[in-house]
Amino acid sequence: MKFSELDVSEEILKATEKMGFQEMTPIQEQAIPVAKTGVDLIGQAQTGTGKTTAFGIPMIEAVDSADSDIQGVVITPTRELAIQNAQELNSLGYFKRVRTVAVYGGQDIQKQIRDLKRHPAIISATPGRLLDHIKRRTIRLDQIKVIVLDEADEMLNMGFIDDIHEILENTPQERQTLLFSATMPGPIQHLAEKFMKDPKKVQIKAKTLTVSLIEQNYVKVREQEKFDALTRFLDIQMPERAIVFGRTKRRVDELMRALQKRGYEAEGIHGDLTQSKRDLVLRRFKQNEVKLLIATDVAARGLDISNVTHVYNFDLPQDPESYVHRIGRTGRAGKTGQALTFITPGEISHLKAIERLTKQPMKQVNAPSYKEALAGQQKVAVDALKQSLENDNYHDYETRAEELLSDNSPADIVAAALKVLTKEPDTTPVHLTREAPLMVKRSNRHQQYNSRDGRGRNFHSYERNGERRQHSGYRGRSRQKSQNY
Ligand SMILES: Nc1ncnc2c1ncn2[C@@H]1O[C@H](COP(=O)(O)OP(=O)(O)OP(=O)(O)O)[C@@H](O)[C@H]1O
Ligand SMILES: [Mg+2]
Repeated sequence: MKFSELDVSEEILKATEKMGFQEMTPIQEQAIPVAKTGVDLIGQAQTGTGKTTAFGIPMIEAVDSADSDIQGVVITPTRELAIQNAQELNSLGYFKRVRTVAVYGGQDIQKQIRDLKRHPAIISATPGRLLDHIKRRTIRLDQIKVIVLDEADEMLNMGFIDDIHEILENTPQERQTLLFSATMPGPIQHLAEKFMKDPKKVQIKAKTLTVSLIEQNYVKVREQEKFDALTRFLDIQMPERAIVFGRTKRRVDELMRALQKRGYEAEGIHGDLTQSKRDLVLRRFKQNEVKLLIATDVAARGLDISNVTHVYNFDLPQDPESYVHRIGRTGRAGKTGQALTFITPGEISHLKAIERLTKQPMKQVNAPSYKEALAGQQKVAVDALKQSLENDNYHDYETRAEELLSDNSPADIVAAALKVLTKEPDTTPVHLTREAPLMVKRSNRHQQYNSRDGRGRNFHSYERNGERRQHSGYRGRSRQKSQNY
């Protein structure tokens, strides 16, 4: 079904056309008409299938750009996602002149206050900073018509729920509430229904929770062999653009340094970096200036970066849902992708838990040997040589070649040239602090494994650095946890 078959304004149709969209995705086709009637809605569809536009269109249609109040708010767990959602909403609202401003921690609050004085109709925010603005009275939510919780299950996890409740208390009772995510564990959905009015559910049924275009493999490795295995996979698979997920901030820093030491272009992103550094790293990754992004779960949800070809789970995620979101950074909008997960001997049961949730068995692969990695890199050199022959651009070198040929056999010369060209698998020693395997602690509420402290479902607290401390109901716990991300 095309967007033009929807009952929406001309301006929205012009916007979708400008964005290059023709056919709607299933979640758009099914959720937009329902949300347009003004009812509360829980939308669930696989990663990378256009949920942003599915809530963006009804939200933009619901607001009046002539009205100077804030009428719509989208809440997300991370700053990068708040920025990205604002961009997409601004594209969709372009012809209707519906403006969205991003409001998130780590950015100069005075700048945000100046932006807010220009009366945006919609705010795309992280919870902590939004609450700051509410307290400073620089944002009022009393005229809100629509509120969206993007990555709803994450927003309702323990680490965020207090903030969400506080935000909701500042919005009118008669607001429309929309929840979207690729995952929606039963207990969380149950919790959500308490602050929604008779929500309709739009769930795009698929055989598996994960996108079938993503090839999912795992490799069994001992902790101390992980890093060599990773670099060998990189040498063989040669990803155009890849994200490597590590469990903690320290892990991400160490991995980045270790990869750089072995000659890979890698940049890290996590919650302890300044926002300007986070912005810079993401920009360099998007612009293809660096091929490897090393990340904590701060990059697991929602980020839409085109052509991420590979996702490596160097460490297992804390819960199976995070796995779904992490690997969903590849295989978006109909593209294919590859995911590889490293499992240490003590972690096999987690693999099973993930497979139960995704309903998709993973295929076991072996870590490449040094020889295989070398063969992979040699192939790169051979291909480069062949390309040069094809380009016919080596004639300035012929005199040197003749000189070499007078003393050596052609095969010897080519072999030597290939050796020089090949980036041989590097075995430079690196330091990685040992990570303990994930502990199993099954909750009987749902089939997941829990965080190491066994206090219940894991709550990611990666967004909260510096911005949540003033107003948290989970001070002790989440702050303690946030030190890991
Ligand atoms: N109808 C469409 N036709 C073509 N491309 C689309 C369409 N709708 C959205 N897209 C593109 O698909 C990509 C993924 O969309 P989006 O980020 O909204 O996915 P998502 O479902 O929110 O994923 P996630 O669960 O990871 O957050 C984006 O680049 C978006 O521009
Ligand atoms: Mg999304």
